[in-house]
Amino acid sequence: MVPVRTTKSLDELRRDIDAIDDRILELLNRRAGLAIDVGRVKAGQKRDFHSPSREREIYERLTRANPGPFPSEAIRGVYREIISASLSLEAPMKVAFLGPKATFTHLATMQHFGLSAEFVPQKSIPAVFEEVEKGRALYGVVPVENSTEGMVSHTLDMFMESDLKINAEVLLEVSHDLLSRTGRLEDVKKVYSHPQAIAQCRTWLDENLPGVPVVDVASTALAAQIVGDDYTAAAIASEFAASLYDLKVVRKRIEDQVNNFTRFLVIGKKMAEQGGDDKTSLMFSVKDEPGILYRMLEPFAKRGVSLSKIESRPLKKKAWEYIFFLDLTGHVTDPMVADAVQELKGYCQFVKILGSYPRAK
Ligand SMILES: O=C(O)C(=O)C[C@]1(C(=O)O)C=C[C@@H](O)C=C1
Repeated sequence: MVPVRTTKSLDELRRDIDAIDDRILELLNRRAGLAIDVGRVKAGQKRDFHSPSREREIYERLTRANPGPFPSEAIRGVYREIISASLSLEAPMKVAFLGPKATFTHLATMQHFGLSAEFVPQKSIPAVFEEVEKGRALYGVVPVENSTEGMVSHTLDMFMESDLKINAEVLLEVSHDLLSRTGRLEDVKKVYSHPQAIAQCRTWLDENLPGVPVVDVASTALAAQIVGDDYTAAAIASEFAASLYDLKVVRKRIEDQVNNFTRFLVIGKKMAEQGGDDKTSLMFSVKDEPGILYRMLEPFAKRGVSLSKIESRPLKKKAWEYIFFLDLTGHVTDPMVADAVQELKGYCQFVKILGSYPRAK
């Protein structure tokens, strides 16, 4: 128990909180009014309404200035919603994501943009790219990598054809629940989920539901939808899916491995501005010759640019030729990174910068 340091009663303390909330509300509305004015100025100057670099500046300034005891980690979440709501007053922002509603991509999208953006579910990763390319959505969000299952090759392949840029990455801890209409384990005669989620819960399923058929479907959210109409089935999906599709949680956190993270990419038409703690993703292809990969990496090594990932994908047009995807620390406008990329271009058939964006914390 925290020692009591006040002589006020509970009622008095709550009255004090009410008075502060009234002031916060008044200030929120004054802030919203200013955001509307900012929106008018921007419209007059034909500038983008959404300004991620300004948002970052606000988060960082407030976190630095926070004297406590309000937790600094909470500032980002609170301000993300304030800014998301303010932006919706300037201009509605559409974000396409790999749906249906309640997928982990949907959760990552809400985590990144706040709840006041307009979220548009898409049936496939190519459909998310198309929404952004055609300008029907300002941004798109797609999964790219899971810490236990590896890369989402579909997303990497899209960058071969698309010129969209990676604007941000979002890291989300993926935790699976078993959901059903009744909430009772003994009623479960069939389980539905996405193959990756099923793989991540294999041991739990074998131990707790031996012999029960497990059916692959296109997403964890679709599994939750299906189970909404079937009292004898259960879905492996997020807790958020339970609230959205009116299901009960049979068991929480049934994944075999804790620390299961998925990385998502936010894609848009423009390159993100430099932010101070950025990373860059690029892809390149090379002729198949001895020592070529070593030479590819040398421009970065000799300038001290650290590489955090290298992936290869087959070039579909030609057998046994590969495209490499590289993640490195720094923004493409940093002189060291720019020089290394320039040198790389000298050895490659092609090099494409997929984006420079803030490193997820
Ligand atoms: O400063 C701006 O450019 C604004 O539009 C205001 C504001 C905010 O609420 O602070 C809202 C949205 C932008 O993405 C960044 C900041």
